[in-house]
Amino acid sequence: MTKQNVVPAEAVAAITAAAAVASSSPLYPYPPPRSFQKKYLSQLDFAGGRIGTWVESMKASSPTHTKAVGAIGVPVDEQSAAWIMRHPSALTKFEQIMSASKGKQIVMFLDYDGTLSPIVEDPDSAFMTDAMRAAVRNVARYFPTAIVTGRCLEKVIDFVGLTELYYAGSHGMDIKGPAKPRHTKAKAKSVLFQPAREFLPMIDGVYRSLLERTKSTAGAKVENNKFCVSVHFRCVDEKSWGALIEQVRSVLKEYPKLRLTQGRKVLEIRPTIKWDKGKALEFLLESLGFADCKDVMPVYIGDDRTDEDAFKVLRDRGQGLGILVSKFPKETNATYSLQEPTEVKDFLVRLVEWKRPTMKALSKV
Ligand SMILES: O=P(O)(O)OC[C@H]1O[C@H](O[C@H]2O[C@H](CO)[C@@H](O)[C@H](O)[C@H]2O)[C@H](O)[C@@H](O)[C@@H]1O
Repeated sequence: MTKQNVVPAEAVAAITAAAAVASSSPLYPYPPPRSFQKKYLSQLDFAGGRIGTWVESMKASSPTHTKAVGAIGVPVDEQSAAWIMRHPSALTKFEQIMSASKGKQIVMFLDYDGTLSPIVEDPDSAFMTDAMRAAVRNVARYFPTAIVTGRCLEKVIDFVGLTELYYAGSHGMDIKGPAKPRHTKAKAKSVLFQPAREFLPMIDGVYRSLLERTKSTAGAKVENNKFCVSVHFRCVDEKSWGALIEQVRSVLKEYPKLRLTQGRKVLEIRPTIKWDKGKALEFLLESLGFADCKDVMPVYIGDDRTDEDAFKVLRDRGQGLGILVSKFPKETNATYSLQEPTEVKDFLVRLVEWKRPTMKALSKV
C-alpha cells in the first residue's frame, strides 16, 4: 500500500506549536489545522512537484523516529501517547469493537505487505509466517475475507496460499474471488474484475523502460505488478534518491495516462483511472451482497498510504472500522491501530476465539 500519510516531523512540530497557542489541550489537534494540511499533506499527493519535494517526501515516508525529543522539545513518547489516544490499540479495545459488531456480519479486508508480512529488504522474500497463515485461514472460516494489495494477484496468491479468500491485487485493479464462495448473501458466483485491462500493454512498456532507465542506480529494483509498477528504493543510497526520481519522471513524461505515487520506500506507477483500494472494498462488499446492507461491519487492516483510500470509504459510509498498522504516529483515517504484523495475528486469533463459542452455541439450538 503506497504507504504512508506520514506527517513530517516539521509538520508535527508546527501543529504542536499552533495547539499550544490555541489551547493547552489537546496537544495535537485532529485533524490538523487546514493551513498545515495544505502545506504538508498536499505534498504527499505527488500530482507533479519539484524533485526536492519528492526527495523530502521519500525521506518522510520511512521515519526512523529514534530521537527521544521532537523538533520543538516535545518528547517523542508524548507525541506517541497523544496519537494512541486518538487511535487506540484494536487489541486493548477488542471488547468494545466486538460489542459494536453485535448482530452484524463482519467482513475482513487485509493488506499484505507490512500487515500480514513484515517489511523486508527483498520484496520477493516478504513471506508470511505459518502462524499468520493459520490465523487468516481460521478467520476466513467464519467471515468473508479479502486480501487487498499493491502486489500482482499471482504473487500474493502464491505468498498467502489460501484458495478460500477473495484477492484484490494491483491496488484493487485485479479482483478474483474463490472458486467456491462461502458466506455470500449474493447468489454464489465467481468474482473476476479488471477495471484497467486496457492499460496492460502500457504497463508492460513502462516496466521495460523503467528497468532500462534505472539500471544505473545501484540498489533500485523495478517490480512488475501487472496493472502497476513499483520502483523500490529501500536499498538505494539516500544520495541517489534525487537521481532516481529524475529517471522515473523522465520515463513518465512519455506516459500521460499514468501517475506516480509513493509508498514505503517505493515509487508506484499506475493508471490515472479512479480506482483504488477503497473502490475495491466497495466492489467486494457489493459482490458479497452487502452493498446497501445496514447489518454489515467491514474491518480493514492496513499499514500504507493506499490503505487510506479504504479507511476513508469506511469513515464516509459511517460503517465498519479501519485499523492502521504502525509503530509511529501517522496521519490516518483509521480509527484504531496495531503496532506490527504480530499484533495483527493476535487480533485475528482473538476474533476467531470470540466467534467460535457463538457458533458452537448456535449449532446446539
Ligand atoms: O499493498 P501492499 O500489500 O502493502 O503492497 C505495497 C507494496 O508492497 C511491497 O513493497 C513493500 O514491501 C517490501 C517487502 O517487505 C519492501 O521491500 C518494500 O520496501 C515495501 O515498499 C511490494 O514489493 C510492492 O510491489 C507493493 O506495491
